[in-house]
Amino acid sequence: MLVAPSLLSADFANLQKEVEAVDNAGADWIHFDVMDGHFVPNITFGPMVVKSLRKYSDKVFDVHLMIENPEKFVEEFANAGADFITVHQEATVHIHRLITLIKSLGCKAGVSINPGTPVNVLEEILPYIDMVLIMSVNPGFGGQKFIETSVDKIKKLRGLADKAKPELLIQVDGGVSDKNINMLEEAGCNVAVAGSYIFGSDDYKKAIDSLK
Ligand SMILES: O=C(CO)[C@H](O)[C@H](O)COP(=O)(O)O
Ligand SMILES: [Fe+2]
Repeated sequence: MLVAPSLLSADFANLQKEVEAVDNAGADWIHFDVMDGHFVPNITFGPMVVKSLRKYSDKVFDVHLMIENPEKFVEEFANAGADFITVHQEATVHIHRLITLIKSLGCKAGVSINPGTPVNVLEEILPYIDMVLIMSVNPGFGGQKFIETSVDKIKKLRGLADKAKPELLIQVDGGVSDKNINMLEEAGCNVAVAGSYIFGSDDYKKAIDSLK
């Protein structure tokens, strides 16, 4: 299981220190939650913050865009040093075009779906993408309760991916902790995003290790 601490729950006054701390604690990826106050009811940060932090870690920078009009901004995030750019299926009517743009910028492409969106909408796009992000809370905030039906969605997606794209990464985001990680792994998830569980603990290494 790859572990991606979500900076949403980090101390925003000390982001450099927080990135270095989770990097040293064994994080595989660093997860950036970009929110615009339109697609989700919260605002976080943009490409300048990603770019500023790029020099403090060589880990995979995993950018989760929860914004309207993502096509306008992917180039800036690619230039800022994003390795993965994940966009929401619900945020665009031209997902294939957007994925093609992300790949042309030299990034890996992910597509995310909200808890109310069925996995079947992804079937035709799977061959073109590197990762699917299953939201296991409604996007916008850290520290929410894990939505149990997400486990079945992961199983269903793993079944689709086995046929269309066996190497597809399945990422789960929202309410992930040591209480549900085994269940998520059994369902077919291979990247766990965790914000409050890691940054809310007093030992980042112990928290990350418990998810691995
Ligand atoms: O995308 C997100 C919210 O929209 C975050 O990545 C997610 O909520 C992580 O926080 P936590 O682990 O505390 O639930
Ligand atoms: Fe996220």
